[in-house]
Amino acid sequence: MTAFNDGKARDPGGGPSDEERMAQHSLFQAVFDGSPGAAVLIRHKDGCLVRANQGWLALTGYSLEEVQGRTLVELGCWVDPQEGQDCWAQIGVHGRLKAREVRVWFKDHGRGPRRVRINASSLDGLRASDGRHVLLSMEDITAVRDTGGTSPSGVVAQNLANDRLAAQLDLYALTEELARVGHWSSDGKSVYFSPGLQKMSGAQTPAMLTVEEARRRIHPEDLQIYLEAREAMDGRVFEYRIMGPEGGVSWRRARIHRHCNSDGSFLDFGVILDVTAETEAALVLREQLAFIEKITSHVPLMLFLYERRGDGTEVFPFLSPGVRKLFGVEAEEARRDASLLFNRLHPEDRDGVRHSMDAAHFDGGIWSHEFRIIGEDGWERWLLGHAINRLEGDHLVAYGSVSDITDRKLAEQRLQDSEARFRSLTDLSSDWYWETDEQLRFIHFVGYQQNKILRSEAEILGKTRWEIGALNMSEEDWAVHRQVLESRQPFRDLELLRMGAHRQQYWVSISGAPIFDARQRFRGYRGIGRDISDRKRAEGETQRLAFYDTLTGLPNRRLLLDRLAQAQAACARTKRHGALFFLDLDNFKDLNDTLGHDVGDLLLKQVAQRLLSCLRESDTAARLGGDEFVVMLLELDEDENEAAAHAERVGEKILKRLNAPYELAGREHNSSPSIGLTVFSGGAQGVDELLKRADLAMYQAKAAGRNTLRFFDPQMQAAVLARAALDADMRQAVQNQELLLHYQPVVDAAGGVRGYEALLRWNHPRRGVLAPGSFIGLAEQSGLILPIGQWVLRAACHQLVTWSRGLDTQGLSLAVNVSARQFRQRDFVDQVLAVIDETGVNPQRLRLELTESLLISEVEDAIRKMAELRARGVRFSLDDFGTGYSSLNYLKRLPLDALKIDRSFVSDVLTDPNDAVIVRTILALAQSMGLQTVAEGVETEGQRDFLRDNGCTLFQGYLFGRPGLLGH
Ligand SMILES: Nc1nc2c(ncn2[C@@H]2O[C@H](COP(=O)(O)O[C@H]3[C@@H](O)[C@H](n4cnc5c(=O)[nH]c(N)nc54)O[C@@H]3COP(=O)(O)O)[C@@H](O)[C@H]2O)c(=O)[nH]1
Repeated sequence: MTAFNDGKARDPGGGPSDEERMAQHSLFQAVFDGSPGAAVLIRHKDGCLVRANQGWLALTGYSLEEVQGRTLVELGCWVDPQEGQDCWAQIGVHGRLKAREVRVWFKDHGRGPRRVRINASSLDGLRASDGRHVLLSMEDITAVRDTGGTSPSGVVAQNLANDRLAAQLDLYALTEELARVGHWSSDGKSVYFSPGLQKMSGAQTPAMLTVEEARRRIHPEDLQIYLEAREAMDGRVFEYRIMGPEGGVSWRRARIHRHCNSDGSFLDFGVILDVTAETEAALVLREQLAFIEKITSHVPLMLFLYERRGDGTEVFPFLSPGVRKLFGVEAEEARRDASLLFNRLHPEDRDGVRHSMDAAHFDGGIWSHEFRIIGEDGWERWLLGHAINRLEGDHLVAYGSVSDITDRKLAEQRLQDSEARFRSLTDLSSDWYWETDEQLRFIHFVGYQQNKILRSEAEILGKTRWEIGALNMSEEDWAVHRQVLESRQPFRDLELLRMGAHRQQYWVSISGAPIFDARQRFRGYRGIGRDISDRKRAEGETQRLAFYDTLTGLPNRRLLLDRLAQAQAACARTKRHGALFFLDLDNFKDLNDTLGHDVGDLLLKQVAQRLLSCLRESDTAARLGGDEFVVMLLELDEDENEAAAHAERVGEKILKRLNAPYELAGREHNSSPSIGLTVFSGGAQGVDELLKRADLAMYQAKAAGRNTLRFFDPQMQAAVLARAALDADMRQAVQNQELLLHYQPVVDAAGGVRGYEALLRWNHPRRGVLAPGSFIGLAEQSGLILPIGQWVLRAACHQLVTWSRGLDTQGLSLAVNVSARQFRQRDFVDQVLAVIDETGVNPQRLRLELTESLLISEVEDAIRKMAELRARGVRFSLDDFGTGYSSLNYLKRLPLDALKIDRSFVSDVLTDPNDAVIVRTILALAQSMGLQTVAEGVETEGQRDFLRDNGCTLFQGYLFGRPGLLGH
């Protein structure tokens, strides 16, 4: 019999410490005590037993205390040398032995040897101590051998084969490492740290610590939690912090169990999980949530995590506090009951939200939807939801946010309303809206189609205004417009003439203003356009009426003056000359009087056309009115003589062309003009002055016999100026009592004074007494003859009244000259009668002298007026008889009293037989008509005698007395 001994002495210095043994024992028991029938021990390589499980103790009859630290030999445990030959050697050398059956004698030798099947394996992987361990398992097969049967615990023995056990222990260690779990076990005094826990606690952590050492590692703030769990021993899971050797903190999640041994002892062990990463992540998450809560507390924003499970259950595992603001629901409540949020959805939007959530899977998992909710207060609010959806199995998980966009939606709505209003306005009006980008290319045209602008939108979009072009804009004009745009200035009423699709022209007016964004960056232009074709047409018509003669279409006086002013300015610039023609048609009045105004108008139109045919583009032909035309030539030579010669050639051409026969209403008509011409340069003379000069020259042409051309004559101008001055002075004459009457006696054949002729004089303040020949014509033209005639009539009547009071003079008559303009006044008769009544004169003493030419134009009217006055006793003489038509037809119808034989006949009556015949004829005529005759200008006795001998009754002339003041 061989002692069951490896034959080696125990090495007291290198043997396991108590703590080691305790730890190994704890592990051993934790792992193997649960295997009934298995007898297992661990032996140190030095032969000392370090651990034995309950099965082994039961098999051998030892107590744990007896076996620990002792070798099997010391325990008196023998193995039959026959059977156990080299058995131990194998165990000692290799730590491996496969199912050897040996007889063993244990403590209770009385029971005889036990037959056991023994297995051994190395326990290097256990690393529970610094030495090499051997695990021995023994199966009691005594009964089996004795009876020849099979061991009921054979299977267990197989399972607990040393190799497998070692593998399990290795696996366990590895699992701990990988899972970052570990465990400790403690008997209340010392604590064994498993390899996993050691690794978790730091590389230098020993396997065995005292309880105090182990507890010092627990964070002071968490010690209480730990102790409570340790005390309660109720299997609770709890967490606490461990302070690392280098000051860090790590988190542990633990569960503690107590194992009670059969001998009443116990073993506590805890399974430890390192949850540092998880806990720190949770802390970070908590901080982040706090941050989210903080930043969203003032913003209508909610973050959420949503899950829809396979059974349709919906939950919000996470909701940020913003849910309160948006939905009026507390986050906690909504987390418990998702329907609280879904119920808030606007009924019209519910399906849409659901649909968009489902559809999000097909959109890369992105959900984005605008929807309405009905808030707590009953008001609609607009929300915008964004989420990333993910399917996890049959779970739909969505992470996202919901924000309040009510303000934006309202603003959009207002904008839409505004745009709709704007669109309806542009639809109703002819205006359109346009917009360009930063490069000034059109990007919008609204209301454009309604307008009759016939370009298509496609033709315009993407182009600049100048690329589209306008008929009235030159390159320079566009450059000016572009300058305005480039300086970002607004512009108004840019008027463009464009060509439509059907080649009809139209006018548009464009106004615009630059667009700047919130950061004041230029974004383009926007504005309106308007079709102003109608306005332009109306303006053109107005302009035509204002500046053109409606009959001939030529420029009128206003436009002529304007062009003349421009021409003068141009001449001043270019140093060149211009010329101005004043044309008046000869005898035009006769045409009007004989053939009527319509025919006169025909002539004027044809004259206008002929004038234009004589001129260049730059020249102007204008009609001032009546038969007066003006022609303006421009760009003549710088040399005045050359310019005058050129103008004369044009004048001759006009003269010739206007002299050609006209066809007027089927009749041939001949007409000629009188043309005045003046040459000008610069602005030395005003436009009125230039016109006057041409006008004067035209009068010169008239005076020269008409149908001719005359240049302006400065002498004539002086006369005109004098005339103008005289006219101005004459206007003061009546008021300043500068008028007076001279009286020339009218005598009978015996030389007795029968009366006088009142002859007007003007005692001019500077020029002395003026005869009527120097001012009556002007007074006729200006109309001043009317007040002057009134004054003469009144003065003459007063004189007659004076005479009526003298015996010598009461039989005198007084002749007063009446001008044509005076007589043609509608109320002439009333005026005369009023003076008669006013002065109380005897009308029979008053003799009004009328000229033939005065009577001839409106005979009937003259007869009526004369008859009315004649009825009151007023007498009439026909002045200058013989110089006019002297038609007997009207002569016999006029209520005349006397004929005055013109001085021109009288003066030559003795020398010119024709005049003598005329005088005799007049005298015979007067006699036959019962009229008196007054011979004017009798200067010699011979003349008087001839006249008297031929029947003349009254005489007037220097022979009897010059006109003068009475009493002289
Ligand atoms: N409407 C009015 N016309 C008037 C008025 N007063 C005059 N007149 C017209 O002016 C004409 C010129 O008048 P006047 O210069 O006064 O000349 C008159 C005589 O001085 C002149 N005369 C008279 N006798 C002689 C003479 O022997 N020789 C000569 N060379 N001249 C003489 O004749 C003029 C009178 O002419 P008449 O009137 O035809 O009798 C004058 O012709 C008037 O028409 C007025 O108040 N209103």
